[in-house]
Amino acid sequence: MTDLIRGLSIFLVGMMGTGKTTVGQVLAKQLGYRFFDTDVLIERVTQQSISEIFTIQGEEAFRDIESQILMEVCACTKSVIATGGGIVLRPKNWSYLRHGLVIWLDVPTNVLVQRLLLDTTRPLLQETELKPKLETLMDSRKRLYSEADLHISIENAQTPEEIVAQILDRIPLIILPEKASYSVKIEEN
Ligand SMILES: Nc1ncnc2c1ncn2[C@@H]1O[C@H](COP(=O)(O)OP(=O)(O)OP(=O)(O)O)[C@@H](O)[C@H]1O
Ligand SMILES: O=C(O)C1=C[C@@H](O)[C@@H](O)[C@H](O)C1
Ligand SMILES: [Mg+2]
Repeated sequence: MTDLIRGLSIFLVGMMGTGKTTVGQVLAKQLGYRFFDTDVLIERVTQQSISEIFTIQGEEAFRDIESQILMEVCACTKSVIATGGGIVLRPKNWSYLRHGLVIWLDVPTNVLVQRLLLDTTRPLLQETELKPKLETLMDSRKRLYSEADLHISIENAQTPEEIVAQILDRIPLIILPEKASYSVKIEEN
């Protein structure tokens, strides 16, 4: 598999709570790739939590930092990069995501509600009714997530390991016809 991907990085996109961070770590380990998480990198460079950035500087400032981090991390090869749920919003971010293979983790909203009910770390979900908020976000982002190279539909009971197996099964089907030129380009670097 790693031979087939030839150093290409993998970006995980999708709604909050779909498991980009959780699944990404397992995927990176299986591929022997490095793992990055844009949310973690943002907190590290700013020395602030995401909630603090939203409260003090606002969402647009957060999106600026997110784009900057993505620009830097997209230069890495042999990496799995878990992104923030809103990374797809800025058109410019797609030019960075296209450095690698973009995989959309898609989980039914009802499952996200169960997972995020007690969460206090995601500012967009605080002080609002969770299910309608998630539905509104999904409605406005679905078209963007669907720009990914690969769409992974996840059932409620699938473990991160099962999801990784599903991803690894599907990658050869898209990478051979569509990403051959990317693979060659990265090999030359
Ligand atoms: N396959 C799974 N089965 C059960 N629970 C899961 C699964 N994947 C993730 N979770 C749980 O769901 C919650 C959210 O997962 P995670 O933080 O990985 O999502 P995320 O997509 O990275 O969200 P964000 O966009 O906010 O960063 C965590 O509590 C995690 O343990
Ligand atoms: O979906 C979103 O807009 C967000 C998702 C999280 O990963 C964080 O990046 C932040 O809470 C915003
Ligand atoms: Mg995450």
